Formats: sequence, C-alpha cells, structure tokens
Amino acid sequence: MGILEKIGEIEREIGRTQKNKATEYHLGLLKAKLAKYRQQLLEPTGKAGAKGEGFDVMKSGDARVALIGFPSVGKSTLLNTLTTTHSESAGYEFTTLTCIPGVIEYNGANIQLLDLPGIIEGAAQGKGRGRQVIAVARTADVVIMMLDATKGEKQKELLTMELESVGIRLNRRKPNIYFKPKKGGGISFNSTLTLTKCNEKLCQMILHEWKIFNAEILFRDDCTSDEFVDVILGSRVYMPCIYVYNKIDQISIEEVDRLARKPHSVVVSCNMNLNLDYLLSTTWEYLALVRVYTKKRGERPDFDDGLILRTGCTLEHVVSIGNL
Ligand SMILES: Nc1nc2c(ncn2[C@@H]2O[C@H](COP(=O)(O)OP(=O)(O)OP(=O)(O)O)[C@@H](O)[C@H]2O)c(=O)[nH]1
Ligand SMILES: [K+]
Ligand SMILES: [Mg+2]
Repeated sequence: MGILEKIGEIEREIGRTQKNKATEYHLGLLKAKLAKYRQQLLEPTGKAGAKGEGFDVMKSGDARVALIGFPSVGKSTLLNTLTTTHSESAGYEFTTLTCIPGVIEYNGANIQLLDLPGIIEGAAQGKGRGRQVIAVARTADVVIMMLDATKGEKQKELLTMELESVGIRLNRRKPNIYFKPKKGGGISFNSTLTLTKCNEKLCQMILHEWKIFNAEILFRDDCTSDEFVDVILGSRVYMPCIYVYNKIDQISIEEVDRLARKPHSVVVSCNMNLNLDYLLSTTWEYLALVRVYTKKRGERPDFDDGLILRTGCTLEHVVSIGNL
C-alpha cells in the first residue's frame, strides 16, 4: 500500500471513530500515525518522495496551467473557486500533498488547472515535495505563481531562484543565438549586431569548459553569457508566468495599486472573489490560444464548434487536424 492510501485509510478511520474518553488513546495514535505518514511524504529521501506518488496526472484539455507557490498562499482556494473540483484548503501549511487537477472552461476551451503542494526554499534540492512540484511545473503551458500579498517580494524572489536553478526561465524569450557543434574547423563566431554583454573570447572560454572546440555560433541578439550557456545546454524551458498576488482583502488600496502595476502581475482575493475574471482573461492571453472556425464552401461557419489552436500555428495545422 502506498503512503497516500495509508493516509486516506487513517483519515477515514478517524472520521468513523466517535470522540469520547474511551477512544481518546486510539484517536491520538491514529493522528500520530497520520502525522508520521504526512511527514514521510514531505521527506526528500523518503521512498514516497522519490517515486512522486500522486503526481502522475494525465494531461487533458487544450492547455495546462500549474499553480505554484509557498504553502497557504491560497492555491487550493483558487482551484475550488474556478473549477468544480474540490481540493482541501486550510490554515495550516502543506494541506495539499499531491497534484489535484481541475478544469476551467473558457472561450470554448478546456484549460487544465493543477493545484500543487506548497514549495519552499530548497525545493529544487528536494525539500518538501519540491522536486515533484517543479517537474509538474515544467510540463505546463503557463505557470501561475501565487503570492501572499501581505508578505512582500521575498517569496517571488525565492521561487524564481528555485525554478531558475532547474532550468526554468520565466517570462523570458529563448535567446536568439544559433549554435551548432561541428566535427572540425574550430570555432566560427559571428553576430548580426554589436554585442555589449558577451564576446567571442568569453564564448570560446565557456565552450572550452564544456570541451567543445568546433562549433558555429551566430548571435542574433545582444545576449548575455548566461543566455549563451542556456543555449549550449539546451533543455531549458521558457515559460510564461503570471504573478498572482492573493489576499488583497488584507492590504490597503494603495498597496493593491502598487502590486497591480508590477509586470506580469494580477491582484486577486480568492476568498472574496475579487478580480478573478481578470485573472482568467490574463491566463487566456498568456496561453496565447486562438479559436479557428471552419466552414464548408457555401455554408455558414459553425460557431459552436471551433478548433483551439496555439498562436503561431499555420494553415497546415488546421488542414491536418481537419483530415483526422
Ligand atoms: N484573507 C484571505 N485568506 C485567503 C484567501 N484565499 C485563501 N485564503 C486562506 O488562506 C489559507 C490557506 O489556503 P489554501 O487554499 O489551503 O492555501 P494553499 O496555497 O493551497 O496551501 P497548501 O496546500 O498548504 O500549500 C486558508 O485559510 C484560506 O481560507 C484570500 O483571498 N483572502
Ligand atoms: K494551506
Ligand atoms: Mg493547497
């Protein structure tokens, strides 16, 4: 039996057990066991942690949005408000221990919203269930980083660093650098504009570090050496991210205004249902989905049955879907 099943069983038994003097000892033991299993689930070295129990959620719908944030910022409350799925929400940290999927219907599209356990500093190294959470975040089309509006910018900085450390780049374009390792011929370095943050010598030194002595490089943008490293390593994920400041019911209107003006930010109160429409329209915009209506020659288009496509797709995509 997996740890999640054990937890479920104990929770059910606690629910079944009447609270009185005679059951006091039994209930106490059950709660202690529950605490032990919950703790095991959060341990980086625990077997359950390594396997990622409870995180194998199928992709479904037209797009996937992952909710990440510190514990108790209101992620589950958001899922409960926007979808018909229920995820336990409570005032204590690590209420959510697994990945809970819900569906948002918007503009005729089905968007999968994933509630996830809270993550903390050190998540990328395996603290809490951080590694599994980050692995799920990588598979998303958009990340919603939920922040507690009462708690300042520290959470945002820490989470951004955690994601950076595992190769997730938020709200940044893929560096426009052409890079191709070769069999011979040394390193050929070119740029289409004057570089101010990086140069040929630095690139060569970096490449030698990776034991690459033959390659073709073309900078098409004024990129940094960090971005060059990202290109050499590949495996980077460039992810649109919305910073959602929740619990604005707890702060002054001046503070709300200040947070709302930050780049990529949306201010909300999940409890009081404030500004969630705007969060949905922003999410739609960040997903960059478009609806395409097909019609037969001489007939009117069927506006009830559009295709959901990503921005940048071509007519060929539409035709190939139509031929399925
Ligand atoms: N004041 C206020 N409290 C909120 C709001 N949204 C959520 N909360 C409260 O914040 C607490 C934590 O909410 P959860 O939804 O459990 O938070 P979470 O991020 O899912 O927490 P974990 O699963 O433990 O990581 C609960 O007591 C909620 O009622 C809000 O908009 N305003
Ligand atoms: K919580
Ligand atoms: Mg939760």
